[in-house]
Amino acid sequence: MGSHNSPLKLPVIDFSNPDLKPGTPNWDSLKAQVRQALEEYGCFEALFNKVQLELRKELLGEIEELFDLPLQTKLRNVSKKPYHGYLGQYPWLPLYESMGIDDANIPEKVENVANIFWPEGKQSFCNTIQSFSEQVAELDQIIRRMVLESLGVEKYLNEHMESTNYLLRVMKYEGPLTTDTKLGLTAHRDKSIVTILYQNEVEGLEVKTQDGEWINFTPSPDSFVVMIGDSLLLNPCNSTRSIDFAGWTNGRLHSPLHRVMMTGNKARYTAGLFSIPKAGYRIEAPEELVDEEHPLLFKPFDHVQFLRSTIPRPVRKSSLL
Ligand SMILES: O=C(O)CCC(=O)C(=O)O
Ligand SMILES: [Fe+2]
Repeated sequence: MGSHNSPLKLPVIDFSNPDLKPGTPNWDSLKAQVRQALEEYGCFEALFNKVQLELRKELLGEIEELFDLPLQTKLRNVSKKPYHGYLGQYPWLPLYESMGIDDANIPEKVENVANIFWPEGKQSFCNTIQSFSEQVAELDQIIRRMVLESLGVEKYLNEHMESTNYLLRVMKYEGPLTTDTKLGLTAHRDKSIVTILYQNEVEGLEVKTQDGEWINFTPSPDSFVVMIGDSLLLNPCNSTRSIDFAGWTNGRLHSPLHRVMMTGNKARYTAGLFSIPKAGYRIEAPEELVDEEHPLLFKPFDHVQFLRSTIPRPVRKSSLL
């Protein structure tokens, strides 16, 4: 792309209009912006003030308290699904720790997880996690609806929505206590359908453009980051790239490589709501999206099996998954 006078920035899309409804001019204008941003960057900054600032602040407070628990307690966050339980204590990723809450939009599921950490219960954690997840899930559904409409395959909308559930992953990256930049999270593509991130004020997220340049994301209390999932890792379908939303759209959308780089003293806290295909659901591009110009790129695949196949050997050996 050559030289830039101003630093690269993610596109910003404003979903704050309380009357946003399918079929309205505002909806159609946002739909065009979403499609363009996802084709070009696979990612954008979303403003969505339906999730009140107070709730966003409470969420960050609850996450901080969760990570302050003793390691032995945090290790009780286990899951049969890879990448859904406690992750951390990796020698090659010393700043990173994360935990997962499956079905975080469903009150009973959140309570079950809270009871693992606090056997006496913790209502503020349950209420905050569940309300935040439920409200951010609305944004996930708006975006997925806009994508399907813009591809002309909205007839699959119900099947598409019903075939997924939500995982809330919370992340902590310690400040490295240096002015050098240290790796917080290795560059990767997400394996979700859509990922929506919310974070505290500490910078660190970087998203790679298709031209190979890294965009440093500058967070604000109002910004969410939306990106779509794909993966370049080992793939049961034997193709060089796959999957999920980029897979489902048969390669029409781009899923971005991203990483976290840390500097300074402050810890970075993030919450990511991931919409993911239910276990056993086979992901297959709709026939409408396969034509001469877009031959079928991906064989149908099962998401959980795919996740298993992507676990790097050192992680598998560490028995944290
Ligand atoms: O912490 C972040 O902002 C990014 C986290 C991330 O990329 C992930 O969990 O997949
Ligand atoms: Fe990610």
